[in-house]
Amino acid sequence: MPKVLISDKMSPLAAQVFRERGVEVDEITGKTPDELKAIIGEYDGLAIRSSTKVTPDILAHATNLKVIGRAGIGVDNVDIPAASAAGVVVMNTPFGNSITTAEHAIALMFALARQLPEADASTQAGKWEKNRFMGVELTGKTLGLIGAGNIGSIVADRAQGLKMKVIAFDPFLSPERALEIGVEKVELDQLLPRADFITLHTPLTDQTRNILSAENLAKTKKGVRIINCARGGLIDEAALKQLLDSGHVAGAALDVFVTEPAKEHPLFGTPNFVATPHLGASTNEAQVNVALQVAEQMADYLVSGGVTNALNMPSLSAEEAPRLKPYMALAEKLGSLVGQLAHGVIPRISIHAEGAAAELNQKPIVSAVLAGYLRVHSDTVNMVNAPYLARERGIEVREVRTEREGDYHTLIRISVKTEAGERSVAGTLFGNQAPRLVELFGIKVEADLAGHMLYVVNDDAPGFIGRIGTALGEAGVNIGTFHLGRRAAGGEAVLLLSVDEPVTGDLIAKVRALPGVRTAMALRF
Ligand SMILES: NC(=O)c1ccc[n+]([C@@H]2O[C@H](COP(=O)([O-])OP(=O)(O)OC[C@H]3O[C@@H](n4cnc5c(N)ncnc54)[C@H](O)[C@@H]3O)[C@@H](O)[C@H]2O)c1
Ligand SMILES: O=C(O)CC[C@@H](O)C(=O)O
Repeated sequence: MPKVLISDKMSPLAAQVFRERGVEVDEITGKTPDELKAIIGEYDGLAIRSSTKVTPDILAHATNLKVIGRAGIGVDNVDIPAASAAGVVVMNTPFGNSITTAEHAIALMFALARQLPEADASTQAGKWEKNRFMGVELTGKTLGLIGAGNIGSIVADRAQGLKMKVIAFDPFLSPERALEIGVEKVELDQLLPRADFITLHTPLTDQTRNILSAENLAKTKKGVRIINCARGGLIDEAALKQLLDSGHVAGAALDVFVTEPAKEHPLFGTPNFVATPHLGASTNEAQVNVALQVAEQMADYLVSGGVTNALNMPSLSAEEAPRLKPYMALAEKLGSLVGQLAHGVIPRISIHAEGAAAELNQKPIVSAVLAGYLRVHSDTVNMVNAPYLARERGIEVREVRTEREGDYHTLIRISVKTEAGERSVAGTLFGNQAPRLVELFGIKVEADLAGHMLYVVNDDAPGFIGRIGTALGEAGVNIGTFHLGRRAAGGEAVLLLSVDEPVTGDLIAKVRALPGVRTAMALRF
């Protein structure tokens, strides 16, 4: 039974879903990195929010880990390249808390417009300062969105309901989408001087870090109010403080900070500054959504191989998974065969799906081929890290699809560019389930690639089969299956034998010494 650790505070529904799906679960929150390192080796899955930091050091101790699930959107607390290299799928829940976070941005916009936190503190302190708190209306004001993805577009919708004019800077926003969500797409330099309110909704990347730098903040309209419910690091906090103090910025509300938890900060106590402790996603509804979603996704992966919302692996729905499973087994076996037979560096690998195989999601098939191929050289390769490792080794991966059927109703062919030229192997599924090799380097040969095998290339000549049978018999090796193919009568022939024991070096030497043998080697599947 797979076992998951929930290491951050999460709705109890997550644990309930895991148990219902046959996954054992421990909820242990608040561990230090060293404490987490001591226990992480026991788990197949790790469910987190933002407190747990999944570093390369933690991953090095996570010897059984297969999946990390983030109950939320941002995965900046997970080292994704390190997880990919370790073969661990990283998934998030991209929509479950979007509405809640958009609502928090709108709430902070109101808080700034009417100075609600300060008015509240003053009133409850018995001051009744009616003349101190003069606000601004939102109606008719221009809202500048930086980032118009899931959350930004919900903010735009709500702001339009408040009769605001919404302009957006987002290099990846298409003109059609801008029209659909009713925003005017602008450049950042146009947004800064026009917006009465600016709200940020981008991830923190090399391009967005400090997007509201001192220089850009200086270009904003005097009296602008700024909201950040996305990520700390998007705004230069020191420059913001200066502009709040000078009155150029009329108000700023931050839910997120460069360093979190932010228990002390130069901005704290600044007039017209509002702070919340990363509460964007903190509603009952959002927490139920993300907890249910993360548990379902992780259980799908651990129990049936379905992959949803993974950031480092192609998606594979729980419905697709059973259909793709035999194809992935075939792809992995063919990849392994190529890896075992090919010598030297392979600069290119082409994966050709024909007939029924061409109608399927190719990404998992490609990952399985690469995993089979690369696992020959390393036991730690899996479908998650194989594409990453192939890229690292400079292997070009090509995909070809032909929906028309050839000799078989479904076929996967793998061709590799080797020093000796282009070589290919092909396989099909018998009864839509059982992987079978059908072609090996241009020779038709049908074989089940399983267990210990002996591969022989020989001259097609009378008496050869008898000689090889005798050689194996004398070595005490029992033959399980026997598959033959030849290029032409009297020409090059191949023989694939499955045997009950590992094929030893002595046996290979004995076979190679037989008359007519061109090459012989052991294979393992
Ligand atoms: N405060 C919270 O608790 C909370 C909750 C949920 C999400 N978030 C954060 O909110 C942010 C947005 O989430 P989302 O779900 O809308 O993400 P999203 O991926 O749907 O949208 C992000 C948008 O940013 C745009 N973008 C990327 N680079 C850009 C750039 N250089 N300039 C301008 N725009 C750029 C993208 O094109 C995309 O449209 C994320 O950082 C997420 O982690 C915070
Ligand atoms: O889990 C949280 O409370 C914050 C989540 C938020 O930052 C996110 O990116 O989804």
